Amino acid sequence: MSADRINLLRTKVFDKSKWMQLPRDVVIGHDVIEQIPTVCEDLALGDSVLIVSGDRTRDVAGKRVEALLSGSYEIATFAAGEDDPLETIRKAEEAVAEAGFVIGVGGGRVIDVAKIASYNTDRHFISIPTAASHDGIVSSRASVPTADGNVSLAAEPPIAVVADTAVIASAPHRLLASGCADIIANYTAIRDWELSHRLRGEPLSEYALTLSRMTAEILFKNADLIKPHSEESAWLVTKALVSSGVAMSIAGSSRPGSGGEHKFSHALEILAPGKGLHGEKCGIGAIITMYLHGGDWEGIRDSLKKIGAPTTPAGIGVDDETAVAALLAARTIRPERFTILDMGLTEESAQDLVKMLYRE
Ligand SMILES: NC(=O)C1=CN([C@@H]2O[C@H](COP(=O)(O)OP(=O)(O)OC[C@H]3O[C@@H](n4cnc5c(N)ncnc54)[C@H](O)[C@@H]3O)[C@@H](O)[C@H]2O)C=CC1
Ligand SMILES: O=C(CO)COP(=O)(O)O
Ligand SMILES: [Zn+2]
Repeated sequence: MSADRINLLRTKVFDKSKWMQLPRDVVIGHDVIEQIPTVCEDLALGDSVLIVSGDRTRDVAGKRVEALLSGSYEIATFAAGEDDPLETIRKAEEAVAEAGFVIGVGGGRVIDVAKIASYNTDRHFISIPTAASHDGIVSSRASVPTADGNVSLAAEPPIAVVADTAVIASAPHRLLASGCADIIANYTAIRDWELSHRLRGEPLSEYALTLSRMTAEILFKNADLIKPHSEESAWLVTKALVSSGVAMSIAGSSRPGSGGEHKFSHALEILAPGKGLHGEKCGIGAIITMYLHGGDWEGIRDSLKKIGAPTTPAGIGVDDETAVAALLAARTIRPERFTILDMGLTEESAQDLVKMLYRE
């Protein structure tokens, strides 16, 4: 090989750089919420904190976190109400002003408010999920509903995740089942990524892809163990959500966990606002995208059933016509993210798929 060629290759190798942001402390288990003072002390984040929670999740765990930190920290609180999300984020940013770091205690919506406010004010953020409803509890992205659909925003990756399985197991089972469905959807997300890699040359991270698949496999194999209000189930699912979040951090995008099934879910957020939880919609979408990929779509459907997640649009109160419209609209959502739904699906075929695959 010529010296020029070797130098060129060297330059290419040394040109490569990647910045992965991962949580430093991940604490999962029974009553670990009690560890929050130790976690804060370990991370030396300062002596004042803003605790963000929702109306319900403040009672579920927010007040307990406030009590555990009172005496050692100056505490401010912020209630993330359910009105205009962008306005809520703006107010949360104002509330951060006096605080050294931020803790979010709640479901996905509250965690997103806290992590965006942290990012925009350059504060560290600790995630205390009260439900294992999707992998956003660990990731560095937020997904915020607006009139034009959900927008994906940059957010502060949690420096620590404190996931108390006793709290998570006490949440409505529907939330846990939704988290499982979000993970099972990794199967189709990675198939879409591979498709785009082969067809469009999109860069692909083998590590992120393998971790994402392995995470889905573990849940898929253990679907029988997922039971309502069981701490063992909460443990299994929360670990999977962390692992899936890490896969996204390695990739530097949500690609390992979000493909056509997520575009279908985002289309439904516009066409049928308020219907179904995030993971539920992704699971329903994954049945169709797995079929189109020629994979084990019945396996996906059956594992969703075992877990207690819906498997049809009707199961989340969406009619077949709207599901067809969402399948077709998926290509208009984040068009740069190429998936099996961007390969020329027609209205007739979408109607046939909905009729054939969404029978109870
Ligand atoms: N950051 C990301 O990557 C992602 C963010 N999202 C966003 O997350 C939000 C959806 O998150 P979800 O958790 O599905 O819904 P959510 O945050 O709206 O929570 C659903 C309901 O469960 C309640 N809840 C939570 N924990 C509870 C507990 N332990 N006991 C009793 N009730 C409890 C909440 O008060 C709320 O009423 C949306 O805003 C969506 O856009 C969705 C996917 C990914
Ligand atoms: O929900 C996610 C991964 O499970 C994130 O997906 P989006 O980037 O499509 O919002
Ligand atoms: Zn998701």
